[in-house]
Amino acid sequence: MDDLPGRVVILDAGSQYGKRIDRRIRELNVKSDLLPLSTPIEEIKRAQYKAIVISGGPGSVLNDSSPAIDPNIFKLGLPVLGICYGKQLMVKHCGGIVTKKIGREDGQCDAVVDPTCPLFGGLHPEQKVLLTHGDGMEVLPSGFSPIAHHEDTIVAVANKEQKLYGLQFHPEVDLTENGPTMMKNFLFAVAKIQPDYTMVSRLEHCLDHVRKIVGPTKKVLMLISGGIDSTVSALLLRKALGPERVIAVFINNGFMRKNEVSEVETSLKQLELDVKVIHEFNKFYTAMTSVTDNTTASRTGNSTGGDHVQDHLVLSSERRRVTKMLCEVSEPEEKRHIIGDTFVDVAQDVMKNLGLSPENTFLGQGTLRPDLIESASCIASASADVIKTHHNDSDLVRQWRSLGRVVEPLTDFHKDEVRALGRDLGLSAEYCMRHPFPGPGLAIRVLCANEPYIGKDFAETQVLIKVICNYAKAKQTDHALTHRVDKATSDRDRERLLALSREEFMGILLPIRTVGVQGDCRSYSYCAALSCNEDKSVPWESALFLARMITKVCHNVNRVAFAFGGPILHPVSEVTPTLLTPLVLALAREVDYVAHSVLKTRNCYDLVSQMPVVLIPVQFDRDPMNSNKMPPCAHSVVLRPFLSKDFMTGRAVVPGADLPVEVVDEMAKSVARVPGVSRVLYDLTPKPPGTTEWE
Ligand SMILES: Nc1ncnc2c1ncn2[C@@H]1O[C@H](COP(=O)(O)OP(=O)(O)OP(=O)(O)O)[C@@H](O)[C@H]1O
Ligand SMILES: O=c1[nH]c(=O)c2[nH+]cn([C@@H]3O[C@H](COP(=O)(O)O)[C@@H](O)[C@H]3O)c2[nH]1
Ligand SMILES: NC(=O)CC[C@H](N)C(=O)O
Ligand SMILES: [Mg+2]
Repeated sequence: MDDLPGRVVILDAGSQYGKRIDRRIRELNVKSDLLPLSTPIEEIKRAQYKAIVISGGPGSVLNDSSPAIDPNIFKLGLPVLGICYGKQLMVKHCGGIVTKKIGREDGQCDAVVDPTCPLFGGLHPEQKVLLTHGDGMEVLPSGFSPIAHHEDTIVAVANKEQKLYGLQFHPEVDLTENGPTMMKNFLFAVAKIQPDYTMVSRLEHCLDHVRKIVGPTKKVLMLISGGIDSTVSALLLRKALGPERVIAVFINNGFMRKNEVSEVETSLKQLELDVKVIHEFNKFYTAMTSVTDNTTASRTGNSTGGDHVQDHLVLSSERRRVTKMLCEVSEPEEKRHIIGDTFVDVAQDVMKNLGLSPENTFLGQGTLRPDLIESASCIASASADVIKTHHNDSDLVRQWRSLGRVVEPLTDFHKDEVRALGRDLGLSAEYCMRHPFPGPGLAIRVLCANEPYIGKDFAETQVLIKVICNYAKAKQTDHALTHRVDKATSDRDRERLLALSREEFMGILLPIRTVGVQGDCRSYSYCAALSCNEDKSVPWESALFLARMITKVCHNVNRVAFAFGGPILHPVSEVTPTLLTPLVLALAREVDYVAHSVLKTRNCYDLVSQMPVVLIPVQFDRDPMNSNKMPPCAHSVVLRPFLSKDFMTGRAVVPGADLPVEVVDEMAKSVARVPGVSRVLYDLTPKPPGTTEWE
C-alpha cells in the first residue's frame, strides 16, 4: 500500500514542520508525498495529484534568493493550501503584495475564522492558532477574500472559485488546536479527495526497515540513553534481529543529571536490556573537532575529533578549523559539534574494545525527525535552516550515514508517535512519558560566555522594553520609541498595555544571547527579564502577555523570563565568565536536582512535558555606582517548565493554570537557597520564538 503514489503533494520550502503536514494527511487516510519546492510542474502533473500543499519555510518572498516556485502552479486548477511562506508565495504570484511587518508574531494566538468558509466548516469562529512570521500581506490579490483575522490583521485568504487557500498560521502543529479539522476540510470539502489509504502498521514497517538495512548477519552497537527514543529503538532492533546481535551502550559523558547513570542502568535492566556503561568524562571534557569556519551552518565535511576516522574522511572544499577543547568553548553550536563527534568517537572505541569489526557493525541511534530537521539534515529537508545541530546528527554521524553504517528506525517519527509505539511494544505509561533529556545534557544547559553580549542595538532595545512595561507613562511623555510600540501592536494590545502599567512590571535586557526559532529560522538573540514588586503574588497572565509584546515589538529578543525576588533595580551589563568547568557543572547538576525533586515530591512531574533547568552567567542586583565592586561571580537559574507533545512547538507552563503556584514558588525558593545562585527566573517564552532548551 505504501508504494502507491500519493494523492496530495506537499512542496517543502524548508519548513520545520513538513513531516507534520504529511502525518496529518496520512492520518486522514490520504497518502501524501513530500517533495522539494523546486519540483518541476510537469512532474506534478504527471503524478496526477489531486491537491497541493505548500509548506512554510525560513525564506522571505521579498528576498530574490529565497526558494522559488513555478507561479503556474496556481493555474493548474488544482486546490492549493499555502501555509505561511507557502501562503506568501500564493499572495505574491496571484497579484497581491507582501511586505515586512513592523511587529513579528511568534507563538499561539487567537484568531477569528469565517465558519462559512469550507476550510473552517464545523468550527467555532474563535480559534487558537500558531503564527510564526515577520512578513505580512499589504494588498490582497484580486479574486481573494479574507477568511480569518488575528486582531486587526488578516491571517487567512481564499479564492474559493479557484480553490486557492492561504493560511498565515500552521494547521499542522498542535498549537493550532483544530488544525486536523482544517486539514480534513481541505482534503474532503475543498479537494473532494476520497480517503483510500490505509496506513501500514508502523511497528511492522520499522521491523522490516531494520532487517533490510542490517541484513542477516551483521550486528548493531546501539547507543542508548534511557530516554524513550533510544529505548524504543533498542527494543525494535532486538525484536527484528534477536538479542545476540544488539549491543546496547550507555555513554556517561559527564553531563548527566544527579544519580542519572545508576537510574538508567536499573531501568534498562528491568527491560532485560543488557547495557554496557562507558564512563568517558575526560574524553568529552577535552575533546576537539573540526568545524566549518561559520560553525552554525556546518553541513558536511571531516572531523579531527576521532583517532579512528581519518580513513573515512569526506574531503570538503569548505574551510575548516580545529576547535578548542570543549571545556574552553562558549559558542553553543561549537559545543554541539564537539559533543556529537565525540559520541561517535567513543562508539568507535567501544567497537574496537569489544572486537567488533567496523565493516560488520552498525551504529544504532534513536534519532527522530525533529533532530534531523533542527539540524537541517538533507534527509529531512533541502532548504531548512540549522536551528541547532543535534548531537546525533553531527558531521561524523553524517559521514557514517553516508557510508551506510548507521541504523535509525525512528527517523520518520515525532516524540508522540514514538511514545505510542513504545506502548505497543509493552513499555509502561510511566516509561513512555518520561521527560526527554538531550544527549549533550547539562553541557548545553549551561550558557557559557566570556564577555557580555552588548550589540549596537542593546541600549535602544533596553529602552523599548521599558516603554512596553510602562506604556501609560511613556504615552504621557510622548517618548519617541512609543511610536514604534504603537505601530507594532494592535488596538487591543495597546489597551491591555495601558491597563497593565498599573501592575508595575519592570523589564530589562540581559547581555546574553540564547538560541530560538522564528519564522522557521534560527535566531541567536537577546533575552529580557521581567520583575515586579515582591509583596504581591506574580500576575502570571500579565507577565505572559508582556513577554509576547516584547518579542512582538523587539525582533532581536527571542526570550523573556520572569525573575523572582522583587524588582530588578540595577541594569546588568557584565557577565560571570563561564565555561564548562567541574564547579559550574556541579552547580547546574545541583539546581536541576533541587527543582526536579520539588516537582516530583509534589506529584507534579506529569503536569509538565519537560523542565530544563538552566544556568545563565548573570549576577543580578550589583550596584553599578559602587566603584570598588568585585567582578560578578554568581550565576542565575532559569526554570523552563514546558508543554509540548511533539517538541517542535509548545508553550510555557502557566503557573496557577497548568501547575500550582505554590509548587512554582517552592521550586524558586529551593533553588535560590543553593549557594552561588543570584536569582531564579521562570521562562515565559513559547516555541517559537524560543526553543525548549536554552543555549
Ligand atoms: N548518554 C548517551 N549514551 C548513549 N547514547 C546516547 C546518549 N544520549 C543520547 N544518546 C543517543 O542519541 C539519541 C538521541 O538522543 P535523544 O535524547 O533525542 O533521545 P533519547 O535519549 O533516546 O530520548 P529522549 O528524547 O526521551 O531523551 C538517543 O536515541 C541515543 O541513541
Ligand atoms: O538528544 C538530543 N540531542 C540534542 O542535541 C538535543 N537538543 C535538544 N534536544 C531535545 O529536543 C527537544 C526539542 O528541543 P529544542 O526545542 O530545544 O530544540 C527537547 O526535548 C530537547 O531536550 C536534544 N536531544
Ligand atoms: N514560518 C514561515 O513560513 C515564515 C515565512 C517568512 N520567513 C516570515 O517570517 O514571514
Ligand atoms: Mg535523551
